[in-house]
Amino acid sequence: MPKTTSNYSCLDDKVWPTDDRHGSEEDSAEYKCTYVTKKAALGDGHFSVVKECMNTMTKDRYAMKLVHKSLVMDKLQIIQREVSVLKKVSSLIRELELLHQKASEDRNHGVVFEGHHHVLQLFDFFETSKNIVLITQLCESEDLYDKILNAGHLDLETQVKPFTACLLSALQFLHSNRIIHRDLKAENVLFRLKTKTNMIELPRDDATYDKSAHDLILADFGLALNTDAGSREFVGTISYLAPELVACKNSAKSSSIQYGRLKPYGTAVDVWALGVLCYFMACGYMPFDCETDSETMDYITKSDYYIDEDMSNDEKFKEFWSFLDKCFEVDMEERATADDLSSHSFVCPQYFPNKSPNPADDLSKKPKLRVSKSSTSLHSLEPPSRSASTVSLNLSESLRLPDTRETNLNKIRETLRKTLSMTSIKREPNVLLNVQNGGGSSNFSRASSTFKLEPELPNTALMNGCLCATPESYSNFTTSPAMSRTGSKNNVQTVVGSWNEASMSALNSGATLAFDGNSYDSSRLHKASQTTSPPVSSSTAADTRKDKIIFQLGEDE
Ligand SMILES: Nc1ncnc2c1ncn2[C@@H]1O[C@H](COP(=O)(O)OP(=O)(O)OP(=O)(O)O)[C@@H](O)[C@H]1O
Repeated sequence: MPKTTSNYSCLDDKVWPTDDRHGSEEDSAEYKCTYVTKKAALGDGHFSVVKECMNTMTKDRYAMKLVHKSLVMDKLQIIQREVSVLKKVSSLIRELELLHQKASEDRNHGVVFEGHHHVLQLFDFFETSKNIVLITQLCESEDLYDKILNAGHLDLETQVKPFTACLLSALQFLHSNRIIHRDLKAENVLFRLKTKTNMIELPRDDATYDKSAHDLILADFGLALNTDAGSREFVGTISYLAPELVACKNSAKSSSIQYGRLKPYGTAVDVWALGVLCYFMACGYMPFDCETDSETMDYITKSDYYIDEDMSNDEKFKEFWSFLDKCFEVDMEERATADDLSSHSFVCPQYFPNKSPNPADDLSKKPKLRVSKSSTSLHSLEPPSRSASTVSLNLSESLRLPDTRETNLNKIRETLRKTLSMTSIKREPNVLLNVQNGGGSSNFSRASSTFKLEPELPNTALMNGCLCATPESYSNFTTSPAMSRTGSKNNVQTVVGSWNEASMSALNSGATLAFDGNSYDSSRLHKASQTTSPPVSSSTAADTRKDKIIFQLGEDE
């Protein structure tokens, strides 16, 4: 096996390897790295940038999420969780595919959206001195947020229903495996890019629904939690928060007695968020958004959402309102589960043919127009501003254009106002998973899905949790092979284990940290951003964001 001398390199498009499916270990050696990325970013979030990449050995295309360690600083726990949840999910997906493979012949195929097909899959991960790197399925640049905004709102029958059904199915899958997503929102719903490896024949050319539903992928597991015990952390995105999450607003500051009195929340928060998203798809604006966050949270607590009079009288929407009524139940214990909702007539039996509509769902009940008269501001009927992830898609462009920079920064600040700071996370014991890889390649295809899962990468083409010192480089291929070591197969613990309390506090104090012998000087980046940064708003989240902008400017230059 040839030795790769670096983990990844960034290439100009003109030298991008052709996707001819004739990759080999020699190609990998030629590029002297396991992955090559395109220069341009597909998108970016608070702590990360996502780029298209290609495995040099298999020539398969993926998304590479580069989480910058200097930006996560004391929040490494978030990335640890994301990696461990994604690793668990990917392993479960493989297991399910194998099980279904056996049962597939006897199945009666209607339009079924298999939940696990709609959850972002992790293929590989590794670490460099600067980044934690995740290799996942590649998705299109237009996400659900763009889809809604470009169209004004989505069509109830052909889009809202099938997209909701896909998401319900994904939630059923996650919740049955004790995973709470906690950040379900339009920006985190992506659409799989069709590649040679994942596409099969479309099952129904006469489909009466938007077939892109088959490509829908729930992404961004940055806030996901794998737990039975629930949580009291105040995290998420304001417009999508459930009342029980709003109740945790001051949890990080509360005394241990107050903290203990707070009811831990669970998977029901995702069902509430699904209701918000379903409403946003159908209306093009948000149900609870007001001028101020405190008013928005007040309306959420009362489940007081804006209802358009015409829509409330329209017969076509009666199942929609009834479905929302179930999602927007204030009491989390009374709220319908994803499983219950899959037998609601809004989506059943059309998208859940194995279930019967629940006769207890009251469709005759008209939604009450419940907007409180006492409110000082009206419900906002504007579409919400995009959360940080893609406001900054053109960030490096805007930084080169001084006149648009302030506008972009303001957009980002506005978004961050709506996107909660994650600083309220209380440290909880690490959730360490020792997940077995699912194993076995799956070239099985289901008549009910337009996709088969991409095959697993062969072990020789994986970084598999390696720790490599090489930062992103522009094809200089100079890194010594001695700088990387081979990771073990079940290596979530290897990565997690290197981020202990001591390393986190060392990072906080700006000390130089050794990651398995490779030193990482957190103070260097931090100081650089301090010296170049003009005064900014007092928000912690905005500061973090700004640090990122400045750092990217430095990198681009
Ligand atoms: N698999 C993918 N394929 C294509 N684009 C992607 C993929 N994953 C993420 N992106 C793009 O990158 C952006 C940021 O990704 P992601 O939301 O995972 O990052 P994040 O740092 O967790 O963001 P957040 O600000 O929500 O915390 C997304 O909004 C999307 O535009």
